[in-house]
Amino acid sequence: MGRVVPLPAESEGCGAKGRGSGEVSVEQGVRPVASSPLARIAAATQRARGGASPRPESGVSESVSAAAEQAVEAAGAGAREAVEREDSSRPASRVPTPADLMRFGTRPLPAAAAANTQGVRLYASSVSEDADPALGLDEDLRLKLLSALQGMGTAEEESGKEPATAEAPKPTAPKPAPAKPAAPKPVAPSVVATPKPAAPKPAPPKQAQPAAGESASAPVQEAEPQSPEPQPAPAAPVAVPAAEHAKPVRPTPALFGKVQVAAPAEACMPEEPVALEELGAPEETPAEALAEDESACGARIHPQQVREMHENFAERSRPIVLIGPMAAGKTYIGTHLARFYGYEFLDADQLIVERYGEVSEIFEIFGEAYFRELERKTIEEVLTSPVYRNTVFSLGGGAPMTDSVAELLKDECVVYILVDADTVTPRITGNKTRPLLQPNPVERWTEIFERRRSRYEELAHFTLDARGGRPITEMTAEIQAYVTATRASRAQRPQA
Ligand SMILES: Nc1ncnc2c1ncn2[C@@H]1O[C@H](COP(=O)(O)OP(=O)(O)O)[C@@H](O)[C@H]1O
Ligand SMILES: O=C(O)C1=C[C@@H](OP(=O)(O)O)[C@@H](O)[C@H](O)C1
Ligand SMILES: [Mg+2]
Repeated sequence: MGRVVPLPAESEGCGAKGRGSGEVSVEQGVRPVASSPLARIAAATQRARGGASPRPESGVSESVSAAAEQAVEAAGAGAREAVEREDSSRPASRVPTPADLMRFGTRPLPAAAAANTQGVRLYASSVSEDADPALGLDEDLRLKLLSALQGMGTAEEESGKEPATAEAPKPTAPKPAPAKPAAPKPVAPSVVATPKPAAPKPAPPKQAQPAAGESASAPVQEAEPQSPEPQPAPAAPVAVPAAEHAKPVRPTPALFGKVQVAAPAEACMPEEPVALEELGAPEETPAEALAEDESACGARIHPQQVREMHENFAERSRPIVLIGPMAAGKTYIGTHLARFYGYEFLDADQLIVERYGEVSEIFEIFGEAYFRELERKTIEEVLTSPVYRNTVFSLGGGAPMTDSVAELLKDECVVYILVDADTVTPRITGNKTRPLLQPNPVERWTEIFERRRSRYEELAHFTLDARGGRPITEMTAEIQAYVTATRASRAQRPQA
């Protein structure tokens, strides 16, 4: 038996306050798991939306839907608190940053890409043997990056002005700073640029960057304590022409964690780290600023371009959603697809179990309508979160029957796992984990599948024929080929 599903009365430690009236409430059983993906999604989504979640009204609604809504909100709030309290090492903001996209680690690409010009080195996800477009850089994006990178500034410089969020790009290419010296500070300022240009260190490239939100409150770079002496701001934003003596530096935001730049040690770098706020607000438009930078120091990538590429990249990397009847293998295939091709994996039922308890118990105690509401909310959170992009997301077999879920799926990369009764019979016979299949699993399965089939077909962007229990490697390769082709064709479409 799993843990018990929500029961009445005051909740404990779930972050929901001021509710509970003796009626059936779902709060008590809501146990946010600080490190759970859903907890992180809830926290990140909320932050990305830039505000506190709307709190449910006091009192307990009698409607299933409202109760479920409260439960989900409560868990989200609790999770946010738990995340903040228990895992301070996790970046505060989870708006996808280059650092987010680096979380699979990096490794050099094979020869062709590594042997690039002007000190530019490309890195690919460690989980793929090839520079797979679906995983990161496709050819088009790589070419764009390379052309933009010719003669760009150092990664340290870039890191100092990494856009904090996709929707709120920071002012860039600031004008010459006022002569006002920086106030002495005992520690590095919150957004700090670079180490000294002299005496280049042989330090290896860093593999992880703080997430965007972190940079607003925590020192980006702690290795080099700053001089308490006031330091003059640099005369102008800098760009570094390519030079012969390159040293590896941190990945830049431009590269989404997939590319590293071997930049020259010397050039127009500021003497000392300078807080961005000390540089003054830019008065030109980004385009003017870019032109100015280019004429001053040679071509460089502009944060506006960075953001646009980032957005395009994120758009092409939307989750791969698996749908299909019970026991089709959505969870099984999804797990392997993610493992083989380097995606993250999420399963809607697993998220529900982690958060609320066993599916069969939810059905038994609260009924199917209640489960569907939890399911809908869970799926919506994942699909609307900016965090999850290169993710495989398997749904429960009944999820697409909820109209609002079906509506959401229209915008996603939906893969339908097609099976027949013969294929699933050995998987469901004697298995009690799916309440809807009791007491005659095969009969029930057939009946339910017939009802749902047309919905699956309508939503499918790609249908994987999984009848007869094909080898897992073959099935996952087929899905991956579809995803790769789709993303490649999207990449070739002219940008709006
Ligand atoms: N292609 C397959 N080959 C072997 N076993 C499979 C295959 N697909 C699914 N299974 C097994 O069948 C059971 C149900 O699969 P699951 O992935 O949970 O289905 P779903 O998520 O679609 O309900 C699991 O025990 C799983 O390991
Ligand atoms: O088809 C359904 O209605 C259901 C499918 C199950 O998931 P799987 O499809 O992963 O078995 C689970 O969500 C629940 O038992 C209801
Ligand atoms: Mg499943």
